[in-house]
Amino acid sequence: MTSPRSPQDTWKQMAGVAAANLIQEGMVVGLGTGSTAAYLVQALSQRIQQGLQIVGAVPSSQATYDLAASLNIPLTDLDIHPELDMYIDGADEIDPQLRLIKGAGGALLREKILASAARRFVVIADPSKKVTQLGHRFPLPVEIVPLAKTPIKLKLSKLGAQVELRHRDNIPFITDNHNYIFDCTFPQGISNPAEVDAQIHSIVGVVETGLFLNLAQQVVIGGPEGVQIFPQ
Ligand SMILES: O=C[C@H](O)[C@H](O)[C@H](O)COP(=O)(O)O
Repeated sequence: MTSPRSPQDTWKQMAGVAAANLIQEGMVVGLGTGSTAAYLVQALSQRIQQGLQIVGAVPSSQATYDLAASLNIPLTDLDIHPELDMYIDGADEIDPQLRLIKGAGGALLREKILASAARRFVVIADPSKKVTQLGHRFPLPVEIVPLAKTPIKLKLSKLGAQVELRHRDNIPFITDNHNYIFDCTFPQGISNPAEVDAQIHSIVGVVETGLFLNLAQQVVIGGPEGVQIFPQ
């Protein structure tokens, strides 16, 4: 297992390990994307080596697929298992109502598909992800069809967002689904996530937003005082 490098990494690992311990025999599990989810994948692999038998795991990105395959986790997909027993993933922001911003790693679309296919969605994080209101710390990622980028940018700006096309290595970032991502900063934060989500979804060419509303059931936070699970 990767050695933690900072307290934050240790807390992410604690959350990942605690969530892996929620996985039971015979489950179909969705695996999230990102640094916290990577600890979950490693901990699940260890449990499987120790004898846990799951039916299979569905990865939410190519990166998670590659990691899980390299650790010999049995993999499946939504065509074979359209319903997941549990989906476990990190988040960029978590508000008190368990509403989330996700997508800093660019995997928001597949993540939301898996979260919505799951009977139970468990969020794993370190304490820095807890916020009182969404949108103050992280911009909201919005995945879009590339050819529509200019009209979509205009419409997002009219909703009050400062809109940046995500780049990696000086070229536009391309998602696993061959789309672009706009990172949208709302200077006052997002006080009405459902309304903002509906407005953005009404723009033709928008594929998905990083607002995860009414999806998460439980949060596992690793921190200096141990692991806290809410609600129990
Ligand atoms: O697209 C990326 C995902 O939404 C991640 O789950 C999220 O960005 C959290 O990642 P990390 O655990 O690395 O902070």
